Parts: sequence; C-alpha cells; structure tokens
Amino acid sequence: MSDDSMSVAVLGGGSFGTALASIAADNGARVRQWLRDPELAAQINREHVNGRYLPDYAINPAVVASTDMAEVLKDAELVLVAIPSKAFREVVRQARPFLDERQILVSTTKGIQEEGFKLMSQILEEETGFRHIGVISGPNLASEVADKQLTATVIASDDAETRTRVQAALGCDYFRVYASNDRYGVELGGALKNLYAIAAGMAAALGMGENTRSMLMTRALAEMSRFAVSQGANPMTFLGLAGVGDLIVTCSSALSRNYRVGQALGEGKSLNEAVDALGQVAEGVNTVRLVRDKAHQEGVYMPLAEGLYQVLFKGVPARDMARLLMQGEQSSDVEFVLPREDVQQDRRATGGRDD
Ligand SMILES: NC(=O)C1=CN([C@@H]2O[C@H](COP(=O)(O)OP(=O)(O)OC[C@H]3O[C@@H](n4cnc5c(N)ncnc54)[C@H](O)[C@@H]3O)[C@@H](O)[C@H]2O)C=CC1
Ligand SMILES: O=C(CO)COP(=O)(O)O
Repeated sequence: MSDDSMSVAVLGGGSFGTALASIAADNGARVRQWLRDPELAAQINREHVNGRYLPDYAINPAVVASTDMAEVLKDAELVLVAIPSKAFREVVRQARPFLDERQILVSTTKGIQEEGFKLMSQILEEETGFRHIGVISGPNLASEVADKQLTATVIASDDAETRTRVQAALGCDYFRVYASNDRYGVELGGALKNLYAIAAGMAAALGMGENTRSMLMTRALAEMSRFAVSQGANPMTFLGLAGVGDLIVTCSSALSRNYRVGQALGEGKSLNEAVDALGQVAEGVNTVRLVRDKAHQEGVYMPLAEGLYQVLFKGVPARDMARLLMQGEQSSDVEFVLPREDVQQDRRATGGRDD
C-alpha cells in the first residue's frame, strides 16, 4: 500500500495534523509539517514528539516540522490542511503563493465557516480554483490514530486521482482509507456530529444511561439526515464511517473534545469555563449556532440542535432541556420509511394532539 515516492505537506501543528503526518511518514513518504510555533517545530524535529498536542505519542522521526510555508510546500504532491475552521481560510491564503494546480489539496477539518455557511473544501476550491480537492473524515480520534489503534477513515472527492493518491499515501496496516465521491455529504457529516457529541457528553455528566445515549445517537442521525436532505445532500452517506461511524466514536468517548465540553456543561460549568478548561478547539460549539440558525431560516425541524443552542448560548440548564426534549413531538422513527408529516396527519385524523 505504500507510496514511497510521494511528498506530503501537512499544514497545522495540532493533534490530528501530527497524527496524519506520522502515518504518511510510516508509509515511506517525504513529510513536511507547517506550524506557527518555532519551539514546537524544534521539539518535533529534535525529540519526535508534539509536547503541546500529543505529548504521549512518538512521531515518526522522518517528519520534518518547519514554520516556513514555502519550504514545507516546495514539491509537495499532497497537501493536508489540518487547521481549525476559524483560521482555515487565513492559512490557505498564506499558503496560496506556494501552491500549484497539480497538487492535491485535502481538508481534515470538521467545521463550518459562518459567512456563507461554507465547508472547508469549498474554501480550498474558492481560494485556489484547483481541481484535485478532497476531504478526510471519519471516526478518527487523533490520540488513538497516533497510538496506531486500528482505524478507518474516508477520502471523499469527485476526483478519482485525489481518492486513489490519498488511499496510497495514508492507507497502511493500522489505518484504512475508504473512498467516497460525495465530498459534501462526508464533510457535512463530520461537522454535524460534533453537535451531538456535546449532547452525549452532557447526558453522561447528568448520569443518564445507555438507553439514553442510544436514543440520542439515533435521533441525532435522523436530525442530521433531515438537515442533509434540506441542503441537497445524499443522506445515504451518513450510513458510512463519516456519518454513523464518527457519531458513534465522538458520542462515546471522553477523548472527543466536543464530548468533554458537553460533560463540563452537564456538570454545571458555563460555556466559557468549559471551553477554557479544554484549552483546544471544540468545533461543535460554533457549529451549534450556525446549524441552529440555518435550520431556523430554512424551517428544518432540529429539536436537538435547538436544545443545545438554548443550553450553550441562552443559559438553560442541561437537565431542564433534556426534560423539555422528552415532551416534544413523538415523530417517525425512520422518516425515509414513514414520513414525519404522515405521523402528524395520523395523529390529527385520530383526534390526537398536534405538537
Ligand atoms: N483531534 C482530533 O481527534 C481530530 C480532529 N479533526 C479535525 O481536524 C481539525 C484540526 O485539528 P487538530 O489537529 O485536532 O487541531 P488542534 O486543535 O489539536 O490544533 C489546532 C492547530 O491549529 C493551529 N492553528 C490555530 N489557528 C491557527 C492560525 N491562525 N494559523 C496557524 N495555525 C493555527 C494551532 O496552533 C494548532 O497547531 C479540527 O478542526 C478537527 O475538526 C479531525 C479528526 C480528528
Ligand atoms: O472528529 C473527531 C474524531 O473523529 C475528533 O473529535 P473532537 O474534535 O470532538 O475531539
């Protein structure tokens, strides 16, 4: 599976960027990693460890870190952009003078830009106009990837060359890379599941059980799919690793930063306290607001996103919100089988209350 001839650049010195850089190096690629902090770059080069974001894991010594964008991007065939959504466009603009259209550009970031509700690969496209553009997403907790736990991800692109080159660059005996041509669906899945990871962390902190977590995850999938359909995406993609796969892992693990923010909120901390205690980016916090506003504007029924918004930004206690959600509409289980409107109509026809 290895592709020794490939030259890979990773933009971002965080946990996932570092884990991916190490995989590519394990696979025999020439790997350069760009980050802002010269001391962290020096530590990666000297000790082969990222003490700030992945202190407990060894990085392949072949990864060369640098703060010099031109040097990192020189001759790179594949560029992985692992920068939080808030800074994503700014970093791509910084990189732009050193990029050329033969390169493959792949986002690993699971977030949404507020202006225009843009996903990160759309930003890559807008800023460069290149055609080899893709997205990596899936159940990929960075520390487990760095620990070489058996893991799978998805490379999504409508460009076959992007898919096959990324499979060759990153696929190895502990990391499998499945292909999708639904870039938008895969990327949307990665961004949306962060909301429900926050909710799952909250539920755990409130002492709720496994039935509750299972209900939450399944209804989250229904809500994500409803939103996807409203945006013209293919909900079938959510049956894969980047949908249900990522939902399972982030709603089940305190290794997820979004889950940890939820836990802190469930313990009664304010949003600021929860985010400060984390000390890293939890993309879901911003995504809750953006998705809730979009759902409002477009009339999409998203009770979980609305409930999260009320807890995060309106000070409603998490326990009160859980109680309210349990009093909401008892709707269709799988809306692709029995449409929600049919359930509402049945209720009216049989004299029941219309929620
Ligand atoms: N950590 C994880 O388990 C996974 C993360 N992701 C996604 O990957 C994206 C990037 O992730 P991580 O490596 O986890 O990030 P991180 O939160 O561990 O670190 C972010 C990195 O971006 C850098 N950064 C922030 N603003 C910057 C700016 N203006 N200019 C230059 N660098 C800047 C930080 O210095 C840091 O090196 C996240 O948005 C997340 O959605 C995806 C899968 C797994
Ligand atoms: O997306 C992730 C795992 O697939 C990482 O989740 P967090 O950003 O919540 O840590």
